[in-house]
Amino acid sequence: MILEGRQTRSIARSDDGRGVRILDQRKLPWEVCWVTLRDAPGAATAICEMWTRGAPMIGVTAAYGLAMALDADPGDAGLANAHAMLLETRPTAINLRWALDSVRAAVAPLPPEARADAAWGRADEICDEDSDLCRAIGEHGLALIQALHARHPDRPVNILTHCNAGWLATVDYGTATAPIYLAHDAGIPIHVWVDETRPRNQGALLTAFELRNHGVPHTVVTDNAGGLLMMQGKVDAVIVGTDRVTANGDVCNKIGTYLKALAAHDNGVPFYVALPHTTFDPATATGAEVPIEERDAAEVTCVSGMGKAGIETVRLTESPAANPAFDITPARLVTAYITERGVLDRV
Ligand SMILES: CSC[C@H]1O[C@H](OP(=O)(O)O)[C@H](O)[C@@H]1O
Repeated sequence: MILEGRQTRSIARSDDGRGVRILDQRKLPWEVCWVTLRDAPGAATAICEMWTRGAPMIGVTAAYGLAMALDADPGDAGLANAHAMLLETRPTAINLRWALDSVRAAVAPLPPEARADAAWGRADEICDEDSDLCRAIGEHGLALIQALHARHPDRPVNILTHCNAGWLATVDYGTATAPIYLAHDAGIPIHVWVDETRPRNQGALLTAFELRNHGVPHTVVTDNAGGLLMMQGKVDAVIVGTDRVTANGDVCNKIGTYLKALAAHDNGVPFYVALPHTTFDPATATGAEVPIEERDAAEVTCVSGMGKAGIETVRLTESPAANPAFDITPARLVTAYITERGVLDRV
């Protein structure tokens, strides 16, 4: 997407071809900081500490991490240890397992000396495929936004989104944002309500950053405002991303998504979930079985922002805090799934 006026993807091989460049998303929007990952432990740290994040992006980064691991040790033990290390970085987004298993399947049958180059090749394919998948999600979602505009041609289409399921969470386009970008670029007047998305504020910090750079009108709101906006008729549709959709269509996504789905259902607002096939997990029957990542309580008790002395962190409370990072939206609350194969009323 557009970053500082230039077409940009969120990850790319380094100039020497054996590392990867990613944006350190912890510093956005205040600083556009590219970092180069040189080895598998570095990739694991970047995923764990959310330098890079978002289900598809986690998978792509891990795929390259496995390739870097095989540069160092292409033996069976090296492959197994790197796969395990990268897999345990974050438990919820299924794209991580999918990507690691895909690279392992491509290289395990090969002699060790052939594995690293094959892993880099498969990681490149996964990277390019992600961009193509998200573009296709955008094209199918565009039709939904065109239909919403046809119903209200006199005003912008109002979309509410939660967290960041944008191009920063993928290689390009995003999932939930792909239809928004394509609609904006097609000249459809669109406005986005951006949930700030406590506690890490991916919406206020990252989605708002993306939309500003692309020139998409938007308004940041507190996580608690969405229900009122829907009750007031100010939301035409909710579009969110997801970290895992289970066999029965339950949706695991950033904490707070379920509450938006309840409000949408209560107000007759369509609730769409955008996902590529790499986020679908048919091996898990229902959302109740999805591991919910519990992150550091300090993400709740503290907040970071740009102060007089640069990026600063301040404490909000001295009390204990809990920090489940995801929740489950039952399939019954999902209007449709926007996928690369089309808009589906069931996955
Ligand atoms: C396009 S998937 C984005 C998905 O990932 C986010 O989680 P996190 O920022 O913790 O990686 C969030 O759940 C988004 O919906």
